[in-house]
Amino acid sequence: MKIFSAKQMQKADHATMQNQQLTSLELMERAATQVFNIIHNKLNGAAVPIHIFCGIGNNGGDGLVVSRLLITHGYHVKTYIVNFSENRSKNFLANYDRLKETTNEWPIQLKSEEDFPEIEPQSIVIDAIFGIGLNRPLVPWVAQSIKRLNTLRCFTLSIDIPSGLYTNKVPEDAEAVIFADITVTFQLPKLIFFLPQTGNYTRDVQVIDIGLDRNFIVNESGVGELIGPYEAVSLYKNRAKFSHKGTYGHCLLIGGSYGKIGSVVLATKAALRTGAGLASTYVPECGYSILQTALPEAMVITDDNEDLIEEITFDYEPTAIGIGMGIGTHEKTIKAFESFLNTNTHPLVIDADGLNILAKNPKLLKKLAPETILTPHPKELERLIREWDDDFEKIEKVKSFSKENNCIVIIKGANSMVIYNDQLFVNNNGNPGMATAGSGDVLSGIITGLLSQGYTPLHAAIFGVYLHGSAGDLVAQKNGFEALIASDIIDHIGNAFLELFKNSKNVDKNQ
Ligand SMILES: NC(=O)C1=CN([C@@H]2O[C@H](COP(=O)(O)OP(=O)(O)OC[C@H]3O[C@@H](n4cnc5c(N)ncnc54)[C@H](OP(=O)(O)O)[C@@H]3O)[C@@H](O)[C@H]2O)[C@@H](O)CC1
Ligand SMILES: [K+]
Repeated sequence: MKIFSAKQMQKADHATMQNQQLTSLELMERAATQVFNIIHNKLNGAAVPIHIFCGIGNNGGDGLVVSRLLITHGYHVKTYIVNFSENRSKNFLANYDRLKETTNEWPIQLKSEEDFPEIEPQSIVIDAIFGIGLNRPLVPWVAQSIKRLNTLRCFTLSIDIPSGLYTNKVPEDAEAVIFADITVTFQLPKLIFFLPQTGNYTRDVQVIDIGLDRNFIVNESGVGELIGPYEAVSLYKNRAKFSHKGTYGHCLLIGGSYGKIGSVVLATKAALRTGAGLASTYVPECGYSILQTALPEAMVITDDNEDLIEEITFDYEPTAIGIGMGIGTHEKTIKAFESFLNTNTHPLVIDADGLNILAKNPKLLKKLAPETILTPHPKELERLIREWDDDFEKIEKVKSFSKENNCIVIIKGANSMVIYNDQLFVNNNGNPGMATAGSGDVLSGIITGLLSQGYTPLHAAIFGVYLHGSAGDLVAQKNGFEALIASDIIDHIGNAFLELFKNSKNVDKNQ
């Protein structure tokens, strides 16, 4: 599903009005009616007090429509106008009048902090103060009112986005943003829902189809793409009946050092579970028995050094290579890594200490095979690209880094992101249980396994991150978060593949 900027949402809005011969007031009615339907379906007529806070723009207009519809369906509603500007939108004013016609009373005006109303704790709050039109800092009394709303701890539904959030930068005051239990957002997800600094303002997001112009959406390239079951299944490559293990490649996992052989065992096992036809593992001598015992399906090549890798030599042409897990940063290993990069032309994934070596020796970046996949967690990323001011700058820096080095970067985290040149893909499956030792080694193994089967590097990165998160979610459904360990993720890769086809009916109408 595409992710649009605020400007692109406005353009989609205009294309829709033009092509469907709708007025903006009719589009607002359509969008807000869907929000009402969601609330009505959940509440089913319950006599719970509902407090709706509206701004003076179109987000406020949406709030007024929801208010009118709730009132005509017998709900107990109080409507407030957070009067932060005299510059009221046309559709706000039209719905303001319609609400008065329906209820015979004007909504309650809030003009300062003192006007903030009494609200019973069991109430529901609907937040329609600001939508995607916020473009400057909040005036102090509005910021204070938002903070007061947060202290109430009422169940809160935000319309389109939690008020106080910009769509393209982090808020000046992190507390002056609505903390929503759910955000009902129009047509397409917004990038802020997925970033570490802005994603915590809403517990849940529901994207509703308000019928915006399909052609416009298909033809406009968004600021990013959210990878869901539909996108993932479209990347899947079928296995042919008359195929053999050679069809699916012979990958090589290079890593491990004394005490860290487990990392490369996990990666190799994950590559095989993802469908690589054959897998070899390159380890120091001390890893030989461990690998042969832990993973009889793998072949093992050993370095002459007992405890660490000091020379990377192998006598076959791997279809894909994953390197770095548990490899350490010993000088001898750095040398071996450098001469490996000098000659390697195979599709490559670099993880863990491989990334740390690159960060310490940036000249090695020039030696990467085209479209090499780097899989840093935030700390490793910081070593590679240095500090960033906020999540938006981080994305821009990674895009430049990707362009400069012709590489694909996976920023690992709660919503892992895949960046290649100017393209951004957001993955939002996975769970906090996956923040556990070896989880990253498994991801590298999955991606190497996909590369080995002929997936393009970009597809392997996107699909790999999705499968990894999906397998982790399947474990968490059975065992919860705490007990989840990396081997469990490997054990559920098979189910993650099966799950793809259970979900394939889940078609994205915006495609
Ligand atoms: N296609 C769609 O997506 C659809 C969208 N719809 C809805 O429209 C919403 C966007 O509406 P919107 O453009 O009127 O902006 P909104 O967020 O209501 O803000 C109001 C105005 O406040 C102003 N302002 C900004 N910052 C300020 C500040 N700090 N302090 C004071 N004032 C400030 C600024 O105006 P300015 O003063 O800059 O002229 C801004 O315009 C969207 O989120 C969705 O709910 C649906 O109805 C239909 C389909
Ligand atoms: K809002």
